[in-house]
Parts: sequence; C-alpha cells; structure tokens
Amino acid sequence: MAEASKFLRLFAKEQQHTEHWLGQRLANVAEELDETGAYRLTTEELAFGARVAWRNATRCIGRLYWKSLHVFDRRETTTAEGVFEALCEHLSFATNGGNIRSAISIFPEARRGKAPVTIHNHQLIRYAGYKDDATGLVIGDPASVGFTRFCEALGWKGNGTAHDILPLVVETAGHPPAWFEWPEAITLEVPIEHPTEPGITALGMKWYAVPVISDMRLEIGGISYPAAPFNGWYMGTEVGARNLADAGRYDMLPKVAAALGLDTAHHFTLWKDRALLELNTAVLHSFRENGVKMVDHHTAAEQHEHFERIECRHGRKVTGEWAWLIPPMSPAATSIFHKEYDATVLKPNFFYPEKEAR
Ligand code: HEM
Ligand SMILES: N=C(Nc1cccc(CNC[C@@H]2CCCN2)c1)c1cccs1
Repeated sequence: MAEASKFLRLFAKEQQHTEHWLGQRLANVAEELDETGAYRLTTEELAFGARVAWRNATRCIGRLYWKSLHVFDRRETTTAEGVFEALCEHLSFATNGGNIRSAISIFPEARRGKAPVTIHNHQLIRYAGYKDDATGLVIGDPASVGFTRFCEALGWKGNGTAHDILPLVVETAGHPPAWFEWPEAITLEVPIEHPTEPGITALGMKWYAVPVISDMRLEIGGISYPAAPFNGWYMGTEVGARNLADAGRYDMLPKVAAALGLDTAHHFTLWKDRALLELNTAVLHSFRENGVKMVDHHTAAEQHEHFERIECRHGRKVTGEWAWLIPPMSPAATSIFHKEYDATVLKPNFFYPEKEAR
C-alpha cells in the first residue's frame, strides 16, 4: 500500500486532483488490496506512471520529451499473436515514415512474481549474429550470437547475412516461446553513406531506424510490468560510436580508416579518432538524408540541459548517472561532462529484469 499511495499522491499532485479525489482513490485501492491482494491502475494513471518512469531514467539523455510519450495500454493482451499484432501497431506508429514518435506498449503486470507475457528480445528490431565456432568469425552483430542461436533452436532460419532482422520471440503463460517474422513494411532501415568519402559509402553499412528496448521491467506504484517495450529515436553516437565502431560489435573503424587512406600503424596519428569522426558524420548525414529522426550528441546534451532547467523550475530534483549521460564521443565537448549528477533511483522507473541493484 505504501508504494501505491506514494504513487497516487504524486499523480494527484501533478494532475491537480483534489484532496477529496485522493482520499476516495486511496480508500478504494486499500479495499481492493484487502480483497484481492492487488490493485489496478486506471489507464490515465498507467500513462502518467510510464512518463514519470522515463523522467526518472537516470541514464537517459533524451528525457526533455518525457511528457509526449505515447502509451499503448495492452494490459488485456495475453496471447502471443495478440502481442505480435500490438507490437506491429506500435512499430508502425513509432516509425511514422521516419518522423519517429516515442511510444511504449504495456502488457499485463506480474502476478505472484510470474510474468503473463515475456518478450525475449533485447530490442524489437536487431540484426542476427552468426558465429563460426571453428574460426571464431561472426557474420552480423556479435551482440546477437546467443539470441540468434535461441531463435534457430525455436525453428527460425535467417539468410546468413550481416543484416538479417531477428524475429519477435514472445512467451505467454503455459505456452512455449513463439517467434514471428516482422513484416518488411515496418522495419525501416537507413543505408550509411558519407557526404564526401565514397570509400565509406562503399563499405555497404546500414542500420535500423527505430530502437525499441524490450527487455526492461517498468515499475509503477508497486506494480511490476515485465513486458513494456519502449522506443525513442537514436542519438547518432549510439550507432556510429558504439554499434558500428566497437571491436566487439561491427568493428568498422579499421575499414573506415582504410577507406580514408589513414596511417593505422601508430596510435599517435589518431587514426581511430579520425575514423570515428567520419563514421559518425556519415551516420548523421544518412539518417537526415533519408528523413529518419536522429539527434546528434551536442543537440541531445543541450536538450538535457533544458530538461534540467525545467525540472528545477518545477521543484523536482534532477537525477542522473554521469557515466551514461555523457556521450561516447567528445564527451568533454558537452555540458554534461562538466556537471555532477545525483544518481538516486526514484520510482516509477525502468529496471533490468532481475531488479538488480543499479
Ligand atoms: C526520444 C529519444 C530518446 C533518446 C535520443 C534517448 C537516448 C538515450 C541514450 C543515448 C541512452 C543510453 C543508451 C546506451 O548507452 O546504451 C538512453 C538510455 C535510456 N533511456 Fe533514453 N532516449 C530516448 C527516449 C527514451 C524513452 C522514450 C524511454 C522510455 C520511455 C527512455 C528510457 C531510457 C532508459 C530506461 C535508459 C537506460 C537503459 C539502460 O539502463 O540500459 N529513453 N537513452
Ligand atoms: N535511443 C535509445 N537508446 C537506448 C536506450 C536505452 C537502452 C539502450 C541499449 N543500451 C544497452 C547497450 C548495450 C550496452 C550499453 N548500451 C539504447 C532508445 C531506445 C529506446 C528508447 S530510446
């Protein structure tokens, strides 16, 4: 009841409900908890809770837009086919022809610690990774090798290319995991081209438009929603400085450096930094050319500053995790680097499944 009343007080305060309304709501919830050991949020309370969970996400640089999160209340959807259909609708709404809109789909809450719906994907759209155990070579995304093998064990078969989109794998109570191939029409991708270096374009890189995190648990007022996939748009460095650059991911820096004719024999030529810069330039250029929303890390940092000012103006303390808020490229060139952040984890919030300490 403590978590419930804390959340409902927050809801009443920020939505300007009267003391009378709060008294009534708390009495009803107390009765529901007494009778059934659980209580149910209204759709309005659920949507407010999901938006505040984003506002409280200490690692998120994109929180300025927390109020505009579109919430799909899918608490009545309990079949695998229903989940797939709901997520196709979510992806279409979010993609919006490239003018990406932030959204979350919230499936039924856990009951007695059991999840009625489990989504096994880390992200709804992600590339497969095929590892040859003999040579150790990987085709595709090395981060997906384990999940790719899981999908193959379920009967899924990819085309063995570096950009095979993995299926949705959803498990509902009492049934084995089911997999579903996403319809072509809703998996928008962007070919990565460099505005002036044809050698980089010739590398044939591409990335998907919409990141949808589908393996985090949403907690609101003591209720846990284990399946609550949410999407925003990408910050360019996520694709250009990590997914395509990391040695443990697509490891493209040596190839980009070769395309630029750089001297890679010594660190002091800063060839890695020059390759990173041109790769990230290509990523931002390509998303913009294709009309797919993406934010550069300087603009994102400014937007976070704006978020901080608004939160202070509303008398709310800003919480943040510095090491995650700073971008992986030129961090000290953004204002975030030169500030300290209170890493307190407020609720509602998003957690990794095991509710591990963060
Ligand atoms: C709208 C555009 C958005 C942008 C540009 C953005 C940007 C980011 C970035 C760059 C990260 C760090 C990710 C990493 O380093 O792997 C992050 C983390 C996070 N974001 Fe956002 N975000 C956006 C929207 C959202 C939305 C809509 C939600 C939820 C409703 C959200 C919740 C989170 C959470 C929970 C984390 C931490 C993830 C973790 O702990 O692994 N973000 N965001
Ligand atoms: N732009 C985004 N990026 C993002 C947000 C949260 C989590 C992640 C994935 N983070 C995990 C990876 C893998 C290790 C470090 N980063 C990406 C968004 C994804 C969904 C909504 S916004």
